[in-house]
Amino acid sequence: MYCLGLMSGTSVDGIDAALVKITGTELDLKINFIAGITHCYPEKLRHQILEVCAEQKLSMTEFAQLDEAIAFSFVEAVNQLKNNNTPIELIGSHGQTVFHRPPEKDELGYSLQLGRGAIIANLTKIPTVNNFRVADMAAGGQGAPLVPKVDAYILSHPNHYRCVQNIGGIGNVTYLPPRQEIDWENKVMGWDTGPGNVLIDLAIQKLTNGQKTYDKNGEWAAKGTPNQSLIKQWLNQEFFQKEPPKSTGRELFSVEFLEKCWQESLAYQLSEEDFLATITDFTAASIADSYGQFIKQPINEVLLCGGGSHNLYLKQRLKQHLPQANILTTDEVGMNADYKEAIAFAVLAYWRFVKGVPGNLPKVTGAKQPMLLGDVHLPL
Ligand SMILES: Nc1ncnc2c1ncn2[C@@H]1O[C@H](COP(=O)(O)OP(=O)(O)OP(=O)(O)O)[C@@H](O)[C@H]1O
Ligand SMILES: CC(=O)N[C@H]1[C@@H]2OC[C@@H](O2)[C@@H](O)[C@@H]1O[C@H](C)C(=O)O
Repeated sequence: MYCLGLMSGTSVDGIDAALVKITGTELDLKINFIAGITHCYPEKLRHQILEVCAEQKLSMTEFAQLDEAIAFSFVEAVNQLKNNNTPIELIGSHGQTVFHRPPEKDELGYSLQLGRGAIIANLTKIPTVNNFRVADMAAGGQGAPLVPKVDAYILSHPNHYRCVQNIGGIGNVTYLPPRQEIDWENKVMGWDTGPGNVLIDLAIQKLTNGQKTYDKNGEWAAKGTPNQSLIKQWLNQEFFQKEPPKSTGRELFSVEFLEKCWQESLAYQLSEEDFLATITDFTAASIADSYGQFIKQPINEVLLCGGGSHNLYLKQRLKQHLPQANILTTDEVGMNADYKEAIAFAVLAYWRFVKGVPGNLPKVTGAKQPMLLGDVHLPL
């Protein structure tokens, strides 16, 4: 079946759209990548989304307009890929996260993704599944990460211990024991590791007065030296000690978080490149530190994906923190690293709409049970 996955993540850099052919179900799941594009949000809309993520208040009228504007942008992303000769039979649309509150003790979590599925289905004339996180959260789960079950069936190895590390705005990992291990599916783990590119991007914007949005290939940070005392201090944050299930977002790793890091760095009189190197190495250390805390096996391979996999300095620091592991990108094992998360939402939609298979892993999200994920919208 030809399915299109749509994802816009916590970097808010644009909508990733990936067209794939999917066959099989779980152990026999097969994905053929056909085409992918990134559709940038209009600058005004991107700015508005970032403000709302930073808790800017909206009237209900403004909220409705924002929800619709995001849906229309998602439709434009579909149209950009539609020119391809392949017929698109199903869309899985993650939407745009604007708020994420993980569950606390007896309180359910709440996560909000904008970009109405019904509009996407009607304007594209293609059945669309969206709103993937709510069912898991209603069952007591974090609603994230949801990609680990897809990773398990497309990236597990017969005899290697693997971590699949997505470095988007936020970072998240899927730990995959080898398939030959007894009961391997039940041993899959996953959680949000903390900042991905979010603090690096915020630091670049601060240092360039908004002229630049990211550190291309990590070139600027690579000129500096990370300050290990600051990194140790920042790793004391409660989120990093918390055992999985755990998820996070721009609510915690925010402009205020970056500003606190900046203020604390002043005592060390760091140069701009040293500050960037410190923020980048902190990101790498938070990933490696969480493996050390929660994974008992030595990891053979770390497979990177998401925009941060292009940050060569971040990759180099990760290698430094995980000397025993081979650090690769998912491209190197045949899975497109830029579009993997969008592809995963195509698979989640396919499991929901075609196969009637749950998409969450309760051990990962903390939900009481496996759930069918997503709302189905049929076109008029
Ligand atoms: N060449 C590059 N060098 C350094 N960083 C890069 C490069 N290309 C992309 N990035 C980083 O990747 C980010 C976008 O990553 P991605 O598209 O995976 O994020 P996302 O969709 O928001 O992810 P998620 O939903 O997983 O949070 C950019 O904001 C930028 O920081
Ligand atoms: C609430 C939300 O949008 N979470 C995203 C975000 O981006 C990375 C990390 O935080 C992950 O938990 C999740 O996305 C991935 C695709 C997931 O659900 O697996």
